[in-house]
Amino acid sequence: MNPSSPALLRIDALSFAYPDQPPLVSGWNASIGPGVTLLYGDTGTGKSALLQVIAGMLPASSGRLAVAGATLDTAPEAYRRQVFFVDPVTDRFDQLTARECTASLAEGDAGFNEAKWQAIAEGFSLAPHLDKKMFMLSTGSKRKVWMAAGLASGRPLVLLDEPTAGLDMPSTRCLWSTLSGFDGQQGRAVIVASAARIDTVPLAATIELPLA
Ligand SMILES: Nc1ncnc2c1ncn2[C@@H]1O[C@H](COP(=O)(O)OP(=O)(O)OP(=O)(O)O)[C@@H](O)[C@H]1O
Repeated sequence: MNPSSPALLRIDALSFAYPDQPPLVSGWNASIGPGVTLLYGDTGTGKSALLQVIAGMLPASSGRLAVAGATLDTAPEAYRRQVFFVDPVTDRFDQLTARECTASLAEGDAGFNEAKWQAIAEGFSLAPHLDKKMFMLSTGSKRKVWMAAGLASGRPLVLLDEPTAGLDMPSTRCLWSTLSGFDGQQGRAVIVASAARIDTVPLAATIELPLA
């Protein structure tokens, strides 16, 4: 991380293991600053698990997480309000239309950028799907709905798990150009978990797994 950049996410002595499994991370310290950070690792190294721990959805075994001054263990609601994350296998939006799902993800997000969302929705060719219920959409289209909301989010920390999975080429280009716009934008950090290196977007940092 650039030493002059403020840390948006502070990770102190973080450990996590699934029950009866070796730790995926042990005593990990990191500071994530503005821009795009790549969480890079082969399949099974723990990218999805770590994103869920950072999102506050999966409890760490020990350690401390803080985003923009809100600490997960002492102020969990405030912490979660600072973070955008959608579990790629969730079915919790199934009965909402894509538009309602977006509104739900933007709730309480004063910095949500409607114009940016419109541009991304166009880049992702989402128009024909916006009034369909989420359960009717393909996996790829559902992911686009969540990702458009995340990329337009005003929350300080956005977590994207394998964002190119199931994405067509024009949408991938829209994703890369939107992520490139985070370069040098103070106050916003995006962590992209991927089993592939990214050379199309300026990266603030790369974290390589396995960490334990
Ligand atoms: N609920 C669970 N209980 C126990 N072990 C799990 C659970 N979910 C995942 N694992 C194991 O934890 C390890 C890390 O999984 P995780 O999905 O976080 O890796 P990943 O790097 O995201 O991999 P992929 O790119 O394949 O999604 C793997 O060995 C996986 O089999």
